[in-house]
Amino acid sequence: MPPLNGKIVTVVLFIAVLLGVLYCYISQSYRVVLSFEERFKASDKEARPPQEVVVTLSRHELHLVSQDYLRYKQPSIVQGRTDVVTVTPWLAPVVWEGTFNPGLLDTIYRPKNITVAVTVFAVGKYIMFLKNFLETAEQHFFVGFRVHFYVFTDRPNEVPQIKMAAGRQVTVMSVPSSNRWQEISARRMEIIQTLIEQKLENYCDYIFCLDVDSKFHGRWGTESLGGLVAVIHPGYYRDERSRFPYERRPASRAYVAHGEGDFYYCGGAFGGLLQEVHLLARTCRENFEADAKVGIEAAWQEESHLNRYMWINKPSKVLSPEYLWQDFKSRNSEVQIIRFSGVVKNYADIRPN
Ligand SMILES: CC(=O)N[C@H]1[C@@H](OP(=O)(O)OP(=O)(O)OC[C@H]2O[C@@H](n3ccc(=O)[nH]c3=O)[C@H](O)[C@@H]2O)O[C@H](CO)[C@H](O)[C@@H]1O
Ligand SMILES: [Mn+2]
Repeated sequence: MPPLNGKIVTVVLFIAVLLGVLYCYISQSYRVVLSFEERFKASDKEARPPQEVVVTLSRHELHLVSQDYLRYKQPSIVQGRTDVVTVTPWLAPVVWEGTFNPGLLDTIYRPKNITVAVTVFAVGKYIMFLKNFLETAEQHFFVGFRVHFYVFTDRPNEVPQIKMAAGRQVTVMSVPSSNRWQEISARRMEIIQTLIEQKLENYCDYIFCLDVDSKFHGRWGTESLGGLVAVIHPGYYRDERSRFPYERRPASRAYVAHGEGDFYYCGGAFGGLLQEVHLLARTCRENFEADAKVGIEAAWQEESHLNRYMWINKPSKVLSPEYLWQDFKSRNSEVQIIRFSGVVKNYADIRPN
């Protein structure tokens, strides 16, 4: 019966073609998934060229990978925030709420197994801020990632016991007190430099150096990671740069001339890759000490030196003032979320001078 045979042959051929197409489609999507995953998994550090590796995944793994990496809201290059600038003239991102996908970023960084170090100084009466700082960090700072807080204090017995999530810990380090707050603040650079050299190399990937007189109110996570990360000061970002409180004496190594400078950055929050922050801390410390030898203390101590450094060595990521607001300031409309903010404090009560 030739007509039936013909039908069978057609059906068989059709199924074969269908299976072939299906096979090509599936192997192609495995390839796409893996080249994407490998790009981020392969290295702890930044900018490693993508590698394509073809491996067979179980259905469960494929499900996880495609769920985590590939299912998210469609990005757009024509729609997004228009009320703020989200990139610097040297093409560093400026991180504002609404410019990033937190879940996507977390899944990119999770396989890298990163550890983030935090330095926080609580010298003298500033110990009173530590409990709130640490408790709110547990709620908002790199939740789900390994974080090691290094607390520097002259009052180790007064460090509060805070329950930390798995993979997170506090180490208390003793530092001498001083009768000048300016010195306590500025000396942080030297201590950060030494900490990186002696304890963090080959252990941590990133570090953030934060003021203790502050609290977390919202997410501060993987979106903030970068080579050299600076935070824009909430007090000056709408001002002309001639009004920034840079060090204006040419004799100082922190000098920034009128008509120069990019932004005014905070001394109370900065970070990045270990090596980058090490170089920053070492340079600021050396410049601070060179100034001291000729009897100069910059207008805002290490903050002035940091601003000079960031002007010469442009940060690769800039965090908007969402990342260091001040509680006494009312929120400006472009600030949709306050993530970290300085608490209101009575300087006369808490500073040694
Ligand atoms: C929000 C922000 O950008 N703050 C910066 C700003 O003033 P601030 O008024 O925020 O300075 P501050 O009094 O908070 O001192 C900075 C930090 O030094 C530590 N500390 C200070 C005094 C003391 O007795 N004990 C103690 O532990 C503590 O961690 C504190 O958070 O300008 C300072 C310049 O010197 C620093 O650059 C601060 O980081
Ligand atoms: Mn402060």
